[in-house]
Amino acid sequence: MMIQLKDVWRVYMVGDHAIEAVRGVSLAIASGEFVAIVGHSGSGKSTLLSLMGGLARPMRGAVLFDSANLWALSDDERSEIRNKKIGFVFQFASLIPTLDALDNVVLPYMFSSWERRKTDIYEEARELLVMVGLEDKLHAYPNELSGGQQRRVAIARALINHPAVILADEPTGDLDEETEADVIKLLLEARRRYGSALVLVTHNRNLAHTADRLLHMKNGSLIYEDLRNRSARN
Ligand SMILES: Nc1ncnc2c1ncn2[C@@H]1O[C@H](COP(=O)(O)OP(=O)(O)OP(=O)(O)O)[C@@H](O)[C@H]1O
Repeated sequence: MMIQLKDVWRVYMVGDHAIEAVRGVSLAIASGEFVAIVGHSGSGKSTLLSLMGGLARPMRGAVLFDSANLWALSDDERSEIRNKKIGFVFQFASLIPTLDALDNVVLPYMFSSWERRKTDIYEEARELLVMVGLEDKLHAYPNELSGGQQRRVAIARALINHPAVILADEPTGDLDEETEADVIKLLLEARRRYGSALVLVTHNRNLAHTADRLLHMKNGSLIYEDLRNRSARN
């Protein structure tokens, strides 16, 4: 299993009030798997994704990545896994405003210690931006791009290190239907290209039903898993 959560809890303190955002969730994501997570607003989906990606620390329980307990590692080791193995696509693109599209895409590579040469990496970033349909925006800054275009840059950025897993939190949140379909196509294309697992938080039921597996969150708990597509694939 690539990612395993074992009885994971995450609690936020607001004043003296404890909000149990994720309450004892256990799950496993296999390599190459496409998993969709659905549930009402506030049910804990984003928190669960942050836990899977080692961005949020569980108060209780363990998060394993390739059998390594993420929170037993040093900060550097955990960052290395995040940068090399995980591609994050969040609802707000969070691009660096002072870098153009190409430099934004290359950024995660700069934070990792791979040995590909810099000239190659810019060529690859360019190819990724072509793949997401932004060949004429290579040198555009984020404020010169539409929301959908920024999202596509963020997807290219998430792919630069050929991630073992892509964690996408409502990547199509505020996009029109056509752009939404494009973004999903890109994520699935990336999954095919790199053999990445794809974990997608979405409010789009149709899209969710195309996944191998559907997880339902309610009040911080996983209430059920829909496995019907899985048998079709195996
Ligand atoms: N940083 C935080 N501080 C305090 N409470 C938080 C924080 N982040 C999330 N929460 C609370 O934890 C609960 C779960 O939030 P989370 O964002 O994980 O839900 P969600 O299912 O992703 O919601 P949405 O679909 O609206 O994005 C909510 O009650 C939320 O208010």
